[in-house]
Amino acid sequence: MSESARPAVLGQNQYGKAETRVVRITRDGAVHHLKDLSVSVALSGRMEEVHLRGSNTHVLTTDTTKNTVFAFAKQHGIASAEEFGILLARHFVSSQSAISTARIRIEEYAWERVDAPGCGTARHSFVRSGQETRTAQITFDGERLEIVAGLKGLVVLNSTGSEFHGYIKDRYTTLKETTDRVLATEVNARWRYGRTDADWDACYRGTRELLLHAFAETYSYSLQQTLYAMGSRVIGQRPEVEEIRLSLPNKHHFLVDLAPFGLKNDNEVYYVADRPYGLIEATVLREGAEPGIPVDLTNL
Ligand SMILES: O=c1[nH]c(=O)c2[nH]c(=O)[nH]c2[nH]1
Repeated sequence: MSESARPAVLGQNQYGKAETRVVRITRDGAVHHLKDLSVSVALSGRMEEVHLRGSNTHVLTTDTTKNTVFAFAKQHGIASAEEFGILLARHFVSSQSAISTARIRIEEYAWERVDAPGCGTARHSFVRSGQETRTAQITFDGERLEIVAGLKGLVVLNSTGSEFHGYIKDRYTTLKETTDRVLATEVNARWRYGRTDADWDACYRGTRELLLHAFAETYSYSLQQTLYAMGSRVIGQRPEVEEIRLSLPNKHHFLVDLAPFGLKNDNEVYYVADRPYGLIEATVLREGAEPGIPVDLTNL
């Protein structure tokens, strides 16, 4: 049989509504609480019929998956992104025999209260807080529940305590060695939990804090070393975390040459290049744990 005569077969497939933005307000008298999520549902299972023969018999529509997100927000509330994702994932797999796996990806945007003096007891004004986005991915295949939490867009900077030298110099190397540089990055992290119930908000806050503390406390000889210090701090201090993957763009701060103006630049004036940027990525695991977080975090 020639190559072109070998028939096509259907490979991995999934479908669902992406980026359903749901805001859930809970009213506790005059004090209101707000949760703001973007929920993406991806379902897979016996979907040969729809792809190969155009039969929609096994298709729970993407429109229905979107409606389910809204209905569950009303009926169950949103205790945490993880809790909400677990409910949805279990629902899709247990209610439809054709669906064997549900993957729910959630981004959460944080809001905090505006405590204006003139507002009295009516506590219903909020301001978007936190530059970073909290993320959660819940996957249920009918047996195993996998919970991967994370954050993205957490920008941090050390204005000293960072050196970079001793690297390979070949004929193309122009980078100058330094014993005092600015180290800045945007923390993008995913961590996989080894259990399926926990105080997810406390786990998130604790992990975020450890990442920040390790970044601040590590005297750095490279962003790679800082990354490992951050990841191993989490593995060392959060027993519920089995594995963490970090993707850290090096937000290069270059000293501006002020000599043409007759000025000395004593590590004071920098220009920040947004691209190209070094991209340092690694997984830190608990010894013996099987790696489960995909290498490429871009769309996670
Ligand atoms: O911390 C760093 N790691 C590198 O691998 C690298 N490469 C580079 O040009 N600058 C830096 N900084």
